[in-house]
Amino acid sequence: MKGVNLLLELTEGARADAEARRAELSYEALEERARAARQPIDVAAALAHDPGHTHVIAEIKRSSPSKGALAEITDPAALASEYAAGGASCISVLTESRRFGGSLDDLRAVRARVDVPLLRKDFISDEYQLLEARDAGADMVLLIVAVLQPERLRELHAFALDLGLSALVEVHDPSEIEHALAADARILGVNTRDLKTFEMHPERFAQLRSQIPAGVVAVAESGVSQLADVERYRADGADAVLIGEALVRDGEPQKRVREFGAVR
Ligand SMILES: O=P(O)(O)OC[C@@H](O)[C@@H](O)c1c[nH]c2ccccc12
Repeated sequence: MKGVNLLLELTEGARADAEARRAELSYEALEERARAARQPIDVAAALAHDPGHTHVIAEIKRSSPSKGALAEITDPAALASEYAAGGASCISVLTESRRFGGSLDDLRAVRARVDVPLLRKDFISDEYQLLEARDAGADMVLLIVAVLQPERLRELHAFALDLGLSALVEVHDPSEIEHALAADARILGVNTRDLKTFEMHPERFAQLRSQIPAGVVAVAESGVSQLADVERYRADGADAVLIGEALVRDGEPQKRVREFGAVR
């Protein structure tokens, strides 16, 4: 159960960090500012199935619990510009600081540089974090079904949409897909990394794909390192792929995003 505990630890850590920020800026003050911020882009539309192209969600991630340090990334906005120039449909910015080395400042810096839809990638369990996401310029937030009770998932999903944000709802198994769909998820991400063992199970995407209804965006997450991986997920029915490590480690991320996105 190590991985489940890790997910809970990450979620509790992220919540404690948000509580500390809340002591500086009240919920009410943040809500007022967030609702006055730039209107988010509809990411479900931006990621809708395109027969000629696989949408690439390109991630900015410095480190991870499974791999440790990945890349220094002193200028996240510069990396984001490379991703955007390569045609990324969305950019995922890790804002979790304890194990992934990210921050909301990274998200703000990226927002100031690119017009591409942005995902706030974090361990979200509270409305305050959704307000922060919109305030920092995100268009989409990550909601991980494994760490949220069904009712909480529904509430947070509804509040995200109320704020104009889209939600990437992350699932690992059939029952989590049911919870996600019951919460009215429009964008489903199948994480093929097992969070208990950190092992990759790329076959899991194909196994779960048939449960994702037409019209709901299907995202294959994790473990994409080469063109063949994108081709495989595409053949299995992915509308989009979410790629972190391979892109932050690549010397030519723009070229790599373009190459991956050209898969039909
Ligand atoms: O670096 P990879 O193997 O390409 O994986 C990217 C992404 O899927 C991964 O970072 C991820 C998937 N779900 C998450 C939830 C939280 C933090 C990170 C993640």
